[in-house]
This record gives sequence, structure tokens and C-alpha cells, in this order.
Amino acid sequence: MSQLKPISHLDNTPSTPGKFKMDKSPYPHRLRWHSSLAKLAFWSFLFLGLILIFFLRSPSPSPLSDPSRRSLRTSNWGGPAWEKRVRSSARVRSRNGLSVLVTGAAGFVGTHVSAALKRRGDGVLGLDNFNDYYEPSLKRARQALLERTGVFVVEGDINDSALLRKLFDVVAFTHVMHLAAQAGVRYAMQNPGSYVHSNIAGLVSMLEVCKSASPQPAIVWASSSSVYGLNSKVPFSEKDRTDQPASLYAATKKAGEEIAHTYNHIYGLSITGLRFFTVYGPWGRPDMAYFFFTKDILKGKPIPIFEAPNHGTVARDFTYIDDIVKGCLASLDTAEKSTGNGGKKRGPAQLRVFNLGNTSPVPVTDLVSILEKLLKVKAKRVMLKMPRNGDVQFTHANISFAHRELGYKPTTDLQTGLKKFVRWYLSYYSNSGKKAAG
Ligand SMILES: O=C(O)[C@H]1O[C@H](OP(=O)(O)OP(=O)(O)OC[C@H]2O[C@@H](n3ccc(=O)[nH]c3=O)[C@H](O)[C@@H]2O)[C@H](O)[C@@H](O)[C@H]1O
Repeated sequence: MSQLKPISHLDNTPSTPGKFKMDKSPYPHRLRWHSSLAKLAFWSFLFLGLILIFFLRSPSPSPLSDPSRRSLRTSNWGGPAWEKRVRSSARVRSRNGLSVLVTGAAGFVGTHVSAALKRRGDGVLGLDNFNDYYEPSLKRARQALLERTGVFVVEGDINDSALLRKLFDVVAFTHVMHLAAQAGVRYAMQNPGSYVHSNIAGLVSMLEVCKSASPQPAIVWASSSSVYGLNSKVPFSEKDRTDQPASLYAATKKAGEEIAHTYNHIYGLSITGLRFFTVYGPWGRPDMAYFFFTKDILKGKPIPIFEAPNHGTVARDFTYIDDIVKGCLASLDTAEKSTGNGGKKRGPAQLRVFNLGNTSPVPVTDLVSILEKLLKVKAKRVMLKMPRNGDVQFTHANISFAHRELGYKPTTDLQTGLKKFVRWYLSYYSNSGKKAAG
């Protein structure tokens, strides 16, 4: 002890951090060296521990923050009563009917496809994470509609592999209609992480479970017309290049098509990708132009209409929801079986991509004119240079391949389709006492 006293006295902080003062006496020097090493180790551990606690407790970085993650934490599934509902919803009630898992079932296209499948006697189970990208009350209203037709919509995320596996344990789905996605071209600049989370990670999570399922289901999923990106050759044909995406949304859909190729090639999954062209109609998405133009025209708010350089026309091949539903059902009906089993490929499997458009592009200015007539209100038009935020100047589908293989033949023009949309809009927001968000 007596020897330690002078040492502790001498054991001052070194004049230069990281360096030790030299001591002529060899013995005290060794002791001081050991003591300093012990202190260094102690403080290092404490420091590392604090860093670890900080990272474990801190939220994910904001650019990747994703509303859909919330539902991962709150998803509530399992138990005998829940399994009974799942089984009953997925039960096939017609001869040669399909048993279909519809992801994104509370979404716009998902609701319409689920209801149409159920109507013709197929077994349908819905899955949706009910995220708040747009008004969740609209998704809940769609869910209520589906429940009335006998479709149970499970609340959960496609990234929740345990949930997906459980669904396949309970039901031997013959088909998956994969419509869950982060949609919207312009929102990708605000929340890029949500596109990676849903359109890439979510797709892979879903394909992983499908590839291991026994029997493997056939998959039909939503790609997008946006994969044609900056192409200028019209109309867009499935053989055209798709390597110039103009938005992250488009890039994730294009990535999805490549991922589909991989799972088809390695595991024998039968996969059909559908390139939807600006789908509109009743129960539509409030983030889309036709929808919020309607809301703003009625409110007397200005409508921002994008125009290309030199006052060039911006146009879309707007496609009515009922035509899209027919294309989806025909894709399910013509999908061949997957060839793999339990994760092993047994032979080549079907891999298809189809354009589902209307083949009749309409300028956005004409869309506004139709809405003005239907709403009997003059729009306050504000012409704006098209911002460089993911938009493309026009889209136009060549649908000859879908026509040949699926018998796809759209029959609703924009005027007729918008009339049905406006009728729904007015009744939904006035009769139900609901207010359009925003
Ligand atoms: O086919 C697709 O794959 C995509 O279709 C849809 O994208 P878009 O075709 O861009 O539809 P949408 O936003 O309704 O804009 C329509 C038009 O209004 C113009 N537009 C838009 C906003 C605005 O403020 N002003 C304006 O002029 C705008 O320039 C455009 O010309 C889906 O949202 C997308 O999820 C994806 O499915």
C-alpha cells in the first residue's frame, strides 16, 4: 500500500493525451502502466456501451422512414378464430375456381380485383398494411366493402415473412395477385425509402415465401407503364427498352421485373407482370391528378397543369378500372402453374409481361375540361412548366400482346369513366359525411 501512494500521486493525466510520462524508477513505471491500461480499457468499454445503447434506442434515419413500418409493429394475427376467418375467406365456391391471396387488397386496384374474384366464386384472402400514404379512412371504407362481399382483409405487411408463411400454412393458395406497393411517381422524391421497402424488399419477401410454398402459387403482380421512362417511340410495346426510368418509382418497378426474372429462372415460379397505364375510377387514389383536380375544382382552388417545353402537350393513356380488372382476371386465368416445389425448380416456368393501357392518350388539359363539364364548375387553371420530379411527357400503350394472349380489350373512354368516377366521388364525400383530406 505504501508503495502505491506515491504512484497514485504521480499518476496524473499525461501532458499529451495518449502519451505516458516516463519515470526513471522501473517498478512504479510498470504499475502506473498497468493502472493506465486498466483505466483506458474501462473508459473504452463504457464509451462503446454508450454508443451501442444510443444506436439501439435511436429511430431509423429520416430519409428511410416509412409509414408502413408502423403497421409491422401493430399487426395482430393468429389464433383459431383468425385462422377460421382466413380459411373461410379463401374457400373456393365455384368449380375450377382459384384460391387467391391479394396483397394490397384495400388499395384501389386491389379492392376491385378482390371483389370481382369473389363475385365469380373464387376464394380470396386480402392482405394490406393500411399505411397512411393517403387517407386511411378510404382504405377502411374499401375494406368494409370487401367484408360485405365475404373477403377478409388481414392487416399486415408484405415484409412480415412470418405472417406470409402462416397464411400459406393455413391456405394452399393457387395464385397470388400481388398489388401491394408504394405508388406515386412524385412522392418518391419525398420518401425514397418507402419505395425500396415496399417495391423491392416487400416483393422479395413475398417471392421468397412463394418459392418455398408447396405447392408454389402462380404470381401476377403490378408493374407500371413508368418503366418506359424517357422512351420517345410510341406506342410503347413490351419489347421496347426499359432502362431509362425518370423516377425512383419507375426504377423500383423495373427492378421488380428483373427480380421476377430471377425467381422464375432459379425457382420455377410462374410470374406475370402487368404494366398498368394511369388507372382511374371509383374508389380511386386521392394522390392522383384526376382525383385531387376534382376535389380542388369543387373547392375553387387553382389546378396546376403541367406542360412540356414550348407549351408541349402532356398526355396520359388513362385506363378505366373495370378494363384493368378484366386484364388482371384474364392474367390469373391464363397463368400456368409454377414448376418448382419446396424451393426447388423442376422445369422451365412461364414468365410474362403485359401492357394494360387504353391505347388512346388524352392531354391533361382535356381531362380538366371533362371534369369541368361533369362538375359544372370552371377550373382555375394554372399552367406550369413540368417539374423534373419523375413525370414523363406522355404514355401510350400498345396492347396487341395482351389482346392476343389475354383477350384484353378496353371498352371505356375517359369521358365515360370520369362520369362514373365523379358520380362515386360526390356520393362518397357528401352522403357519407366524409371530407376529402388535404
Ligand atoms: O401509369 C403508371 O404506371 C403510373 O400512373 C400514375 O402516374 P401518373 O401517370 O403520373 O398519374 P397522375 O399522378 O395522376 O398524373 C396524371 C397526369 O397529370 C399531370 N399532373 C399531375 C399533377 C399535377 O399537379 N399536375 C399535372 O398536370 C401529370 O403530369 C400526368 O400527366 C400513378 O400515380 C402511378 O402510381 C403509376 O401507376
